[in-house]
Amino acid sequence: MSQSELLVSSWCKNAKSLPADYIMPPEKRVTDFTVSKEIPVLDLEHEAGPGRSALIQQIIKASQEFGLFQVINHGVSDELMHETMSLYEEFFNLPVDDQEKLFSDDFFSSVRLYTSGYNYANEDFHLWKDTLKHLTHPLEDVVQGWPDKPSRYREVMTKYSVEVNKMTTRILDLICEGLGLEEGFFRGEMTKGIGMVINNYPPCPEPDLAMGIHPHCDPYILTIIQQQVYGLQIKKKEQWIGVEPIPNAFVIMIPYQLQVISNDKLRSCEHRGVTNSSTARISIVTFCGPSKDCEIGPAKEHVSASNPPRFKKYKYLDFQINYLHQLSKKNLCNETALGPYLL
Ligand SMILES: O=C(O)CCC(=O)C(=O)O
Ligand SMILES: [Fe+2]
Repeated sequence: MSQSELLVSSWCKNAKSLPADYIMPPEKRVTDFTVSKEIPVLDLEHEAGPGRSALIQQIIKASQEFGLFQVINHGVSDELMHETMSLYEEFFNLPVDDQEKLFSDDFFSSVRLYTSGYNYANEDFHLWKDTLKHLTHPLEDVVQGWPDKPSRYREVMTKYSVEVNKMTTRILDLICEGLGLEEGFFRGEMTKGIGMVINNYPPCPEPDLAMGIHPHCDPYILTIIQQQVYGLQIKKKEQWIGVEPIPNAFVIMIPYQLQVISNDKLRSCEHRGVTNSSTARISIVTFCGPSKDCEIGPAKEHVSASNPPRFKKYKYLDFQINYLHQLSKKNLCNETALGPYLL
């Protein structure tokens, strides 16, 4: 069997039930949750003008309470968002032969198509998803490695990553101001590791027994998600709540590095992906993280005699290595990802 024949999308159309190795043990299954209307939807149009400081406060409050918010009027056009979603619908329907050459087991590979989680061969239970991952920065160095099918792939992705990165910079500047950090704190080495993770969750015959993506927090500085079908859930006060897809909005998520830099003021968002039986779901995830050698630790503005540092300083590469190690031991949670750096 070729590796790409492992892709869920390549065999699931005829599946009437879940193969045994896709059935989650009862404690890992999706149980009760509510789709929440309380997750803030923030209007980035207020960035310039008298509403700026209110917007910044809303961003910080949402990042403390939920570790997540949605944004509208963000400057990325509806057409481009739509064009990018249809590009990926086509990509995940390409013949298996076209996908074979993109398959890779190497987590650090600059382009990688894979199925399920971090390490398929080592998993007790597989996830109901296929994923394409690649870097988008520096564009001129990485474009040549991107998929060349559908034929417009590189053109559309170049436009999308430029526009999404502009929005990301604006949001990080607002967070910077809200946290009282020096101007430009998140520019430069803090945000050089930029790329995409595109997840495809095909319709699943038994969604109650399956999992799309296990609960986790992201390792980056900021995560930006485009979704149009429901399936993303976040954990708040031990309750799972669903994030409602809003047309043309982006979901903005707080990962571990912002929790550390803010010395626990912002919380990293624990989230998971669930499946459904009727509609394929694609999530287009842009991640923005530090360069490998970047040093991370609580910012001086968030440390004082009455608020001592809660984390040691570390090099981002060390964090990534520990994160992967924990992922492969299947026990990733806040304690294990941040554990080695807790003071
Ligand atoms: O599918 C989603 O909405 C979330 C995906 C995700 O959490 C990830 O790729 O890290
Ligand atoms: Fe994630």
